[in-house]
Amino acid sequence: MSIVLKVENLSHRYATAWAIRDINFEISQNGVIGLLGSNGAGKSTTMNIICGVLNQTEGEVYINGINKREDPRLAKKQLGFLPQTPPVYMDFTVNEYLTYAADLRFIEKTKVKQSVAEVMDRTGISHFSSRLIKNLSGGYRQRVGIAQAIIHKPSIVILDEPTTGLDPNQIIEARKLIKEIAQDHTILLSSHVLSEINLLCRDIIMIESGRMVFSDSMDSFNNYIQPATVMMKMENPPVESELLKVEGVTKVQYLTDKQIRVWFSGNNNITQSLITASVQHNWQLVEINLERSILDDVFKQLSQQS
Ligand SMILES: Nc1ncnc2c1ncn2[C@@H]1O[C@H](COP(=O)(O)OP(=O)(O)OP(=O)(O)O)[C@@H](O)[C@H]1O
Repeated sequence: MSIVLKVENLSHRYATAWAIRDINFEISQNGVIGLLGSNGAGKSTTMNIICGVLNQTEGEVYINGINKREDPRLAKKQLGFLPQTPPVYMDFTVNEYLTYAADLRFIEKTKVKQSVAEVMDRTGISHFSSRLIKNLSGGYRQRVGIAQAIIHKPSIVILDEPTTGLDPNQIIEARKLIKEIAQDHTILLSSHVLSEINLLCRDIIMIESGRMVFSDSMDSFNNYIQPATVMMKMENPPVESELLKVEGVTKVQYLTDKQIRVWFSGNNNITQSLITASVQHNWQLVEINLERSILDDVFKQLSQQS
């Protein structure tokens, strides 16, 4: 399987402080790969270097085997980039802007019209082709941003926090589009939201304080992260002291009068124990879910191990 993106010993220093240190990973097939990290972890720095917006202090980036430092123009031809803020011109129409993007990407003059039409179709914006970008909703502006990133059919597409700032419906639509595009492109997508990466990504690369702390499949990540809390909804919830009597329960938090989160340790069958106790004492349990550790805990756990 050919390697689309290879990042080797990548480090970057702004002025005096290192933003990332010794990042290594390879990506080799279509699908969405998540770059996860808390704010300031180094995601944008890594992506900006991969895309050629920033030159690294140390290390190498290869796109389809082409060293970005040695042949930046050829390397950049093979990738598309959507930075955190879509690089769109508000006073252009969608059609004008994408025609301009096609030109920047050196698409042959005779093929520009067709490329623009195809990419508008692909991203579901054909009906807005003559609309000014400033008159589009955030979700559609993001689609235009994605369209410019794929207009030249790159093998890898880099999306920096693509759903930030969108409303819940727009987020669902954007995720759907990203999944569609991932069928014939490799996508590297950054986020500080674990659930987003979980929903979209096949593999996950996690960085914290500029260091890579995890790189594997989403499945291994989920197996690795042990559940630490249980969320329950009960029609007739007990008082705290009753819940603390259930084997393994260490802490109780009442979120509403019916919704309760409990912390536990040392009981691998915690849900079964809670269900049994609920039946015995008529707590009328209607919902129960194991919750994975919150992201801050995961970062702490992984950073300490690396
Ligand atoms: N231009 C800059 N000059 C100096 N330091 C910078 C610059 N850009 C980023 N940094 C620092 O580098 C570190 C990594 O920042 P980066 O923006 O890559 O993180 P991030 O994971 O993308 O965070 P966010 O999700 O908040 O964008 C942070 O400590 C940040 O303050």
